[in-house]
Amino acid sequence: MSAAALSDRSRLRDARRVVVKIGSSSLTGADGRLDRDALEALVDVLAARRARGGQVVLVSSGAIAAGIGPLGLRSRPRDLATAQATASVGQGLLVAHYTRAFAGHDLRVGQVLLTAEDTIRRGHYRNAQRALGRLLDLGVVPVVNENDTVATDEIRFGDNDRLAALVSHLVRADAMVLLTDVDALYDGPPSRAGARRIVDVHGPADLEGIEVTSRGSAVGTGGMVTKLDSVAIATGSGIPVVLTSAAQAAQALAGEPVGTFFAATGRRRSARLLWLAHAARTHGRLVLDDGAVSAVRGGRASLLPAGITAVEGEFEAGDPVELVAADGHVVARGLVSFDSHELPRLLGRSTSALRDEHGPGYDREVVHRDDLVLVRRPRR
Ligand SMILES: Nc1ncnc2c1ncn2[C@@H]1O[C@H](COP(=O)(O)OP(=O)(O)O)[C@@H](O)[C@H]1O
Ligand SMILES: N[C@@H](CCC(=O)OP(=O)(O)O)C(=O)O
Repeated sequence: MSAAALSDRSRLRDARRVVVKIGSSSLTGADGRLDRDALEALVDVLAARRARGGQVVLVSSGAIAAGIGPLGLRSRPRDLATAQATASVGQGLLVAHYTRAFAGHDLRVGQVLLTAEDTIRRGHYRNAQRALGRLLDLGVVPVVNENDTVATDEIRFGDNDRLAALVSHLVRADAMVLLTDVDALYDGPPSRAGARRIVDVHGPADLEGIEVTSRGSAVGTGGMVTKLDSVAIATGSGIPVVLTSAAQAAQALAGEPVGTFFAATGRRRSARLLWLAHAARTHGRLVLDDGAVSAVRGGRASLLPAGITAVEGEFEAGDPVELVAADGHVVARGLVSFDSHELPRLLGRSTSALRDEHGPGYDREVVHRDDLVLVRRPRR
């Protein structure tokens, strides 16, 4: 597909299957509680899309917001256990509101609660894919949220931005729409006088110099940083994105020039590599010499024992690890093929010497190039 076609907002208008994510900031009033008018306004827009034959997956935050009132809390809880309990109370209420609002358009909803593992681990991923696919075939609108009540601090996304991108990949969405409380990405915090709206982004170079903060609204999580992470996951696997405010959802879905449009930059990748690039918690680090850094950056070489100068952390074969340069910056992430205790005696040695000394099996790559993803220099 040509670059022009990829950057075309008409992909939003013509998308057969679209994932729409709405953040807590767009679903809550000034008191931090659920704003039912905002929820119903969104449902009207999505129902209109369904009426024209499009399929919609809604990723909706708001469980915690919906639980605040019934539990008599003053504000959004910050400790994990109370947040989990509040989400447990709020999620049922949130879906009850969606069920009622969509029923007004003669549409059914299905609640889908996912953990990070469900979007990336092969068996779980297939399971979620099958369930979501069948819901869509049945004409249902899946309403997805993170399973906050069981997600622990270690494995939870916390924000729903990256979850939405992984769901977009999972359902092979044609486009994704991120709805938040600002109408677009700006070149700096939108509260700053003179901040300029970014209209189109064709690739990472267009984001150079843009200042984003992880400080969200009073109720949102992750601010613009997790939204740009989400955009990178989606566009990097071939899915264009529009980021705008909930008030402009209809125009965004119609392909009108609102918000910020992010063109697809890459092709669909395996869920495993997406997980490795964006979600996996690494278990250790391999320090590379300059030659190995260049070879790995070149994109076609595996990492061999000869290019490693040090091993940090404890891991087992198959675990995700970081590949770092001598100055400590992360060059890539990969699935390592040795246990950490096996590696020190192999470092700096050629594969032929290792085969002669330890036998066949020791002449293999430490990280195979198919199990490796490059990491861009962070922009934040
Ligand atoms: N460069 C930027 N452009 C637009 N918004 C930004 C930028 N940097 C930070 N933000 C902030 O990100 C916030 C949205 O993030 P968040 O509150 O997490 O929303 P949500 O609940 O929709 O996920 C906005 O309120 C805005 O103040
Ligand atoms: N899963 C949580 C949402 C967490 C959150 O705040 O996400 P977001 O509004 O997308 O930044 C909830 O439903 O309350």
